[in-house]
Amino acid sequence: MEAYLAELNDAQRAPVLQKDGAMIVIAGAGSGKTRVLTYRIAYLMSQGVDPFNILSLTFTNKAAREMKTRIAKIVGNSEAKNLWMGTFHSIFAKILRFEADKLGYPSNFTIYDTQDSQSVIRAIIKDMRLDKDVYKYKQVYSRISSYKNSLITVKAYFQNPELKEADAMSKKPRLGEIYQEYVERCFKAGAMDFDDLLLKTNELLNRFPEVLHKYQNRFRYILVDEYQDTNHSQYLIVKALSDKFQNICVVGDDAQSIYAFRGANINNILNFQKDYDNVQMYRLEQNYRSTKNIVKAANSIIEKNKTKLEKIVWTANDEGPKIVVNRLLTDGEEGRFVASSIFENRMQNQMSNGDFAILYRTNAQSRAMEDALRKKEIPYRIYGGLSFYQRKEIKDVLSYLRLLINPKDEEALKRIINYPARGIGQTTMDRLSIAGNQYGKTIFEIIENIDHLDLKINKSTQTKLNNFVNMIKSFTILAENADAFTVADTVAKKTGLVQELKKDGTPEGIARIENIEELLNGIKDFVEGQKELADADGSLAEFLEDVALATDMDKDTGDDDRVALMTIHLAKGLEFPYVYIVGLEEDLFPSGMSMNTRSELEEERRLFYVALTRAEKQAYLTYTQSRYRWGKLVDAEPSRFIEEVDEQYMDYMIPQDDYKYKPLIDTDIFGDDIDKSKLRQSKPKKGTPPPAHKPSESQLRKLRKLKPASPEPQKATNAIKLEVGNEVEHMRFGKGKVLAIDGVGQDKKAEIDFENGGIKKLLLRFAKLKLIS
Ligand SMILES: Nc1ncnc2c1ncn2[C@@H]1O[C@H](COP(=O)(O)OP(=O)(O)OP(=O)(O)O)[C@@H](O)[C@H]1O
Ligand SMILES: [Mg+2]
Repeated sequence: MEAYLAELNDAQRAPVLQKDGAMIVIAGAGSGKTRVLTYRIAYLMSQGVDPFNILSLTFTNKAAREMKTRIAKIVGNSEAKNLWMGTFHSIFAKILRFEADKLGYPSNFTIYDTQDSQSVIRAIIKDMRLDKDVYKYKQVYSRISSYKNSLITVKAYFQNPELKEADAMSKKPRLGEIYQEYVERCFKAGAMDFDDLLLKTNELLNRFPEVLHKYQNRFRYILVDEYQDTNHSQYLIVKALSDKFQNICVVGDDAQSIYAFRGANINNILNFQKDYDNVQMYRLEQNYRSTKNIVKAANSIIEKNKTKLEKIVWTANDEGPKIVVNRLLTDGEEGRFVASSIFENRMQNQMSNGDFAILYRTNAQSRAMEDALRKKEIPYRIYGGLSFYQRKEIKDVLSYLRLLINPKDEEALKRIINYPARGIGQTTMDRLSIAGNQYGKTIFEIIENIDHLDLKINKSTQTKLNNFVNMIKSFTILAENADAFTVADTVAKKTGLVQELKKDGTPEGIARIENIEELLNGIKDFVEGQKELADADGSLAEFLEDVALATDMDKDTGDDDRVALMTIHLAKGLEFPYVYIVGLEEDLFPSGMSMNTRSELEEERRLFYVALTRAEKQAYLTYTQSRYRWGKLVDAEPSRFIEEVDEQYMDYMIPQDDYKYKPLIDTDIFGDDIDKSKLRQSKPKKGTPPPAHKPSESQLRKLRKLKPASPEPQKATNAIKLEVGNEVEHMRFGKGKVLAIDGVGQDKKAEIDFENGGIKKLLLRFAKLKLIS
């Protein structure tokens, strides 16, 4: 047996060694599904399969690169770089470029990102004079996106009166027209949006049998990771391509299907056996990633879902520490707790920053974590949110680059035609737009012919427009021979972009210049990398494609050591020794928008399962008692998911209620480290269950604030009988005067004017106040 095959267990080896046919591997988290795909590819190559004939679809491009590196090591040659490996979007963008002319697109089509698409839609809503409060551009965008992912083209839309009716019901009777106009504008601009990359691939494979045959023959072996999260459009592409040879291997875990909201269809995995002949089904049961505690805790959660395939997951790994649960007063405290705990674990267990991940349900939660990490000087990196390529100055440079590659790209043109300022105003732009519509030309083409058209644009403005077009054309000529770096460097200098920022002179301006430098360095690296490849030359077009399709994970070069912050959705497939899952509160996680139906709630539960199963050594769960949401401080209840984890795997570290007004974690408010002894103190003492036990029913009720008949005992400072006019002291807001009191029992609130915090309304049940007079 080849040595690398010994790095698999028997169950994993079986699908690796089955060279031909259709197969599905269904298995729980951490059981080696991704490893099976990697080794299977290496095995196919060792059996003489040409890497050009293998197509492997992954969740991120980074995952693809890692798999390639691993395969290259196993197979021991450089052939691995010829594998077709990447996300659906990046692979099919590449194919669409080869075949673009068949669909009437230029091969240098632009890929519109979400921002571009939304800006086109906003313009359409404005041009159609629709009410922008009814036609919210983001909603319209996601509606159009879901049509595209279900393969409902504009034509199909108008043929199906039910769709129009549904849109009319949601007060958007003209959605179809927006859809149509949007598609036309993108086409005219030579642009495809993200969903088009899948939709147009389907169109290509359906309409051109010879193209379909070509790619069926090329991709004799197809492999798909995270199959549970493919949407309909992706499903059809895979089905079409694999139809001839049926050498298809998909791996997935129905318990980790978390993208239904974006059209992922769990039935793709459930129906796989019906889709192909003689499907072999494999199951893996041994988890190699996590401790026994984590594996068992995760099993105890997913058990609660009704819709699922029964699976066994076990591990031979150590028992490991229990899952720590902690309740904090506010998100600020939550951040400080997490930062201190990371600090402590790092010291005590000789870990690096990169061994820690903080996972949350929504991007907005990152801020409190960031503040706390910064105070402790713990380096971190945020994934998702506004990515590097979406920053203004970077998008400005990229817009020039996009325009010189594809002069039809209107979003790019509009962005930079007058930046830096060239005296080309809005009125001129409006005239150009109108002329464009009138003549059926792009704005760029109108400007090229401006001398022959009577557009009531004065001579000096015409000269400015001509200069602009000539500058772009000179870049285009340069790009014909020069590599991406040379072009980008020239653009940054010749357009005056950098000078403009230098003139600005503010710290923000300087940071922006640094970002542009960073971009140029990135392009240089890219060019060097591309030059090593057989079928690439480091051209600007290649770079732009790479940027357009970079997923958030892809920018992680992994060359420095940082704590990772990301939403759970992004964490899929990854693993970290220590994982902190924060904000485990009702309405936040599970999300308030996902509690209406069982299927939505089950998706949230799967998300929790994904989060917990990222942890190798230890997991922490935290929640707060009150949290700012939509600008208001609201009461938070512990998430039902905390309660759902089997108590024997949990270590409850809930601070005692009588911790007076100096809560445990606030010892850290001045940046001191918490020492272990203080943490110990915080664990429930006599009279309450030992930490390893779940709190009793009555405590649990209190935890969740279900409101049972018996009133809950008021504790500690909460028992203070406050009256209007009292002077009080608060840990953070300092001294204050009680202005008003309202509500009764649990809901009793006091309005207090604080020296350091201004007027605040505090829920007395939680407020840590000291009565002064
Ligand atoms: N046979 C094995 N021997 C040793 N380590 C293994 C083995 N199989 C898998 N692993 C390791 O276990 C971890 C989990 O494997 P992998 O990421 O492939 O699991 P997965 O099923 O894809 O997980 P997920 O569902 O989270 O995507 C990885 O670190 C992998 O290297
Ligand atoms: Mg995996």
